[in-house]
Amino acid sequence: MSKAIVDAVQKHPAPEGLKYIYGTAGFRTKADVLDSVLTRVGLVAALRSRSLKGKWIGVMITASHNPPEDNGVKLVEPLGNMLQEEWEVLSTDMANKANGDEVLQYYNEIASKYKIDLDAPARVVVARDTRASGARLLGCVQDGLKAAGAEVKDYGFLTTPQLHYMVRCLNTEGTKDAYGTPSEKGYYEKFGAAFKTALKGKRPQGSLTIDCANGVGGPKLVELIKYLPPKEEALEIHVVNDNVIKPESLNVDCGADFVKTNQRAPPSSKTGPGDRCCSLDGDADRVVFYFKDQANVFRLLDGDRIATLVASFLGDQVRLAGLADSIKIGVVQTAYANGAATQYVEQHLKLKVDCTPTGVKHLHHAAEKLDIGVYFEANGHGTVIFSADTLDTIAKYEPKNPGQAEALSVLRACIDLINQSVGDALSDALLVEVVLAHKSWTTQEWLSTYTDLPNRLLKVLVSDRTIFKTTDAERRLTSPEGLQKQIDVEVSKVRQGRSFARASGTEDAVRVYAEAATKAEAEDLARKVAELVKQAGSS
Ligand SMILES: CC(=O)N[C@H]1[C@@H](OP(=O)(O)O)O[C@H](CO)[C@@H](O)[C@@H]1O
Repeated sequence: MSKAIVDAVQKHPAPEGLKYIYGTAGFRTKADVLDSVLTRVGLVAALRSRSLKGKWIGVMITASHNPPEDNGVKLVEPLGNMLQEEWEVLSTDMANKANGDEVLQYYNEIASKYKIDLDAPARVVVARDTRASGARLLGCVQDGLKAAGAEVKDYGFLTTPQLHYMVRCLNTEGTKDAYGTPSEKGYYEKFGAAFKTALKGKRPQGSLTIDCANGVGGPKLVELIKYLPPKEEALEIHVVNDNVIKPESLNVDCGADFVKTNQRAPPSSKTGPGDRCCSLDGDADRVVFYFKDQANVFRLLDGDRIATLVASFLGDQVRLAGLADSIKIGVVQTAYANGAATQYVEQHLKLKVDCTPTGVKHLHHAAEKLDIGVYFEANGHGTVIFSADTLDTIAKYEPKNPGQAEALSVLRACIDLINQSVGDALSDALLVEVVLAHKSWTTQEWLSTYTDLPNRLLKVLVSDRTIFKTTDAERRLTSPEGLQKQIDVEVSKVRQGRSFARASGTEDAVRVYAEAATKAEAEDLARKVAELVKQAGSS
């Protein structure tokens, strides 16, 4: 095995001078320099699986929101969660080893540090999105996996959440926690059936147009639709931007990132006032909803809105089922959540809100501590997870009357409809439809639950983003010295002001967020803080 590892690594030499970081979600950068990292990632994945005595680990080749010429890789733990932080550090170190001998030495060091039996089986599931570089990068991962003697299951093209689903299914097969059949068909059957049950014969108003960002979500959605109840009985879905023949059209003038960042519908959109739309990102792990109101003004219903909608619905069902005393719901957000959303959850829904650093892995871990944890990033990444005790309570509870029985059965169907391994745009979109159908709400009614504070997100290019260090779930800077005080002064000058700056974990930049009572104040605050960041970054 040692020679094979050295050979595989030498086949994909590391570019000189580049430093790779396992960031907010995996490694991401220009696709043309990723080969060496991917081979090393294959080795780390094999080690991780062996450290868990042959449990399946996932490797997904994707970079959800960057341009098509970028790419990246995410590693998936046995239950479909993101890679553990400890292993992110190991991956980073491995990714930055220069040559075959160094890599082999580090491989053996990890094995001895974690007492890994190198003869234990290593099992790894791989898949990719539709970026042109995916095939080549997958080859690099395979070289690493093969050299390490891993058993590999290649699912070809999948959405990121489908890959997470497969990993969870494979590791729970035949146990009491069996999550589903580890095949694409199994995925469609599970979520299709749950959608039908959860609707309980109710129908969402109007149709739903789904923009697939010209990414892998397009063909997968088309397939999923075949497993949904017929449109005459349930939901009519229009699929748009599902061209995967031209990988370079990925995310171009469409997709969740375009819609959220530009606060407008894709220019190709043909929908009229009131029509409900949503956009997926390139690997279908996030979704945002939107519509044009009667005055033809674009209205966004982002991850914060999905979280509040779903939390309020699940709260109602838990209450109606008679379980309010034994099951508590909480919402997990990041600092990018709109202040109005946080206030709505705390004061109107009377639920607890936790704030974590950016990245679904952080939200997921915080949500795991709750009975029902609803977690979403403002940009639409997120899901709901139910603790083992909560699942048990809901499974065993004997309803006392037909009302309780009805709510209980809705809750059970929602558990099946929600991808519990990771945020899943397809499953989330169906969940939103179920909630709107039950509430008999239009998007306008959903929107009118609260009013967002005007906000602005800016990106500042600096020479070294690593000097920007934060605390308090990234809401305050501890370095560079004195910068936070300057930001505080600017924030205090505007009404309902809030602003923070943090280094991006996916791009070479510092992100600045600001919100305030009016659009002008929010814009002004963002600009001033960005200027402060720029100065601090260049001194
Ligand atoms: C403000 C923002 O949208 N940040 C995004 C972005 O992370 P950054 O670390 O901010 O680059 O990419 C992440 C991965 O897709 C996503 O989880 C996160 O929400």
